[in-house]
Amino acid sequence: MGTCREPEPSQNFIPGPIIVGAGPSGLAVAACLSNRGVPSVILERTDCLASLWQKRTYDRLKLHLPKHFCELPLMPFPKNFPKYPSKQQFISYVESYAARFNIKPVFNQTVEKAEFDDVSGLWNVKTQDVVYTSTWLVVATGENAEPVFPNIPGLKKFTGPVVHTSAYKSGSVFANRKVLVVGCGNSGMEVSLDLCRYNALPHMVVRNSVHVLPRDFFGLSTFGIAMTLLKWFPLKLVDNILLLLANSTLGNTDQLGLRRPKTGPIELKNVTGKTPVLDVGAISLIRAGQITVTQAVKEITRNGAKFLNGQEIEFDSIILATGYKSNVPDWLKDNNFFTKEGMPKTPFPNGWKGEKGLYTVGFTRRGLSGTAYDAVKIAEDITDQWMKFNGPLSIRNICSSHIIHLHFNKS
Ligand SMILES: Cc1cc2nc3c(=O)[nH]c(=O)nc-3n(C[C@H](O)[C@H](O)[C@H](O)COP(=O)(O)OP(=O)(O)OC[C@H]3O[C@@H](n4cnc5c(N)ncnc54)[C@H](O)[C@@H]3O)c2cc1C
Ligand SMILES: NC(=O)C1=CN([C@@H]2O[C@H](COP(=O)(O)OP(=O)(O)OC[C@H]3O[C@@H](n4cnc5c(N)ncnc54)[C@H](OP(=O)(O)O)[C@@H]3O)[C@@H](O)[C@H]2O)C=CC1
Ligand SMILES: O=C(O)C(=O)Cc1c[nH]c2ccccc12
Repeated sequence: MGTCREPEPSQNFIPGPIIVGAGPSGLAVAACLSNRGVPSVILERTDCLASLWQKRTYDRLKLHLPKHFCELPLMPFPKNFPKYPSKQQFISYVESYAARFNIKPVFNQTVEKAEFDDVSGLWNVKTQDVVYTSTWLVVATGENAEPVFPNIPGLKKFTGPVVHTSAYKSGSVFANRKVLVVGCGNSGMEVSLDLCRYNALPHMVVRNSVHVLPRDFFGLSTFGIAMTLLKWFPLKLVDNILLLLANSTLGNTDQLGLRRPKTGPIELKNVTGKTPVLDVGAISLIRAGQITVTQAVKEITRNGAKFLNGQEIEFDSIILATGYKSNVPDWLKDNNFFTKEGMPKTPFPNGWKGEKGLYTVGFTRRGLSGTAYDAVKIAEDITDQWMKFNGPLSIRNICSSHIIHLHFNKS
């Protein structure tokens, strides 16, 4: 024990920060640091960049915010990309981003434990193979690190396939099948829509209230309209305008079994993180009877579901569109900074910095624009510290420039 202890054989000291996760957030921090001359190491559990996008999303997925709201720092989307890039286009953007800033994550490294050592003043970050050590730890594992599997009574008895949306690719294997889709967020709505396009028969469970907004309004994105209005008007007024706009294009969604929450859509997103659904076609299919909206499930049976209203329906398959959760509590030890749900306790815009060299990126509940904000802040903050050790005013550099100076005087 003590400060002079020899490092273990598998210990690896990293001069710059350790970043956990090679999604858009981890890459954005690495790029902003690299731009300021600070090296970093990214540890990624899978074998690719942006694994959420590459491995855990369906084929038909597109960004549902216009591209300029989803841009990572220092590099815009290509001009020839459409307003709402496809998943493949987004992945190719992320890959060129990593190439442009020469970011090469260490793949197949699952962080199992990260702990601050008060004696050395350093973070020890343990993967299945190595302990990495650094002054700085950047948590970039995302709000969607693990799928949520709900505890629905009887679910284990169901004899057909049960898949989470993170494993759903397309409706092609569900043609003519009756499918229970549990959940009505953006995933539940878009998977139900995709199922219809493959001639499946989706029944979507709506157990609570939900805000649905049109993705666009007369050629303008609803999200863009909201952001512009928020510059001038108070939140509640903006929410009311969005609801007027939604009613005028989608009609009364209450009649379709989609009750609206009392709190407005943007206020609800800010307070609870619940994203409003941005409709890309599901509402008209609900109205046409192609997607059936059902009440909450009471229990799942061997071959179907019983609902709270007493109705019983047979199903061939179940798709869980029940969302995601952070995994930070599983691996980050003894910290006060995150809630037990793995989200920073300090809300946006101040949730990016913890104590003792701990940082978090992409936990703002504001999608990729939140990521860009955090990444710039983190890189500025770490660069300031890095310069004190390694920059022009560091002891090392003052000494070395002094030597050069003497050398010049002699000659
Ligand atoms: C279906 C879907 C669509 C979305 N669409 C949009 C959109 O249009 N616009 C928008 O702004 N946002 C969107 N989002 C939000 C999404 O959070 C962001 O797009 C983005 O992926 C967040 O990036 P991230 O790097 O924070 O997290 P992620 O993309 O989840 O990346 C985190 C990385 O960390 C890795 N990791 C996790 N745990 C560990 C560990 N213990 N050790 C090592 N590595 C680990 C993961 O493998 C992953 O590669 C969408 C989300 C989903 C699920
Ligand atoms: N095109 C795009 O850009 C897309 C973006 N996304 C984004 O990905 C993120 C995750 O979205 P999503 O996967 O939809 O997850 P969400 O967390 O947004 O939604 C989860 C849904 O599952 C319901 N649910 C959870 N547990 C149960 C249960 N036990 N029984 C019944 N219903 C349940 C929730 O209902 P309740 O509200 O009652 O808890 C809610 O309707 C969001 O930020 C979303 O915007 C997703 C898809 C497409
Ligand atoms: O798609 C997501 O998950 C997002 O978080 C994007 C997003 C950020 N803020 C919003 C407000 C309304 C709709 C979507 C988003």
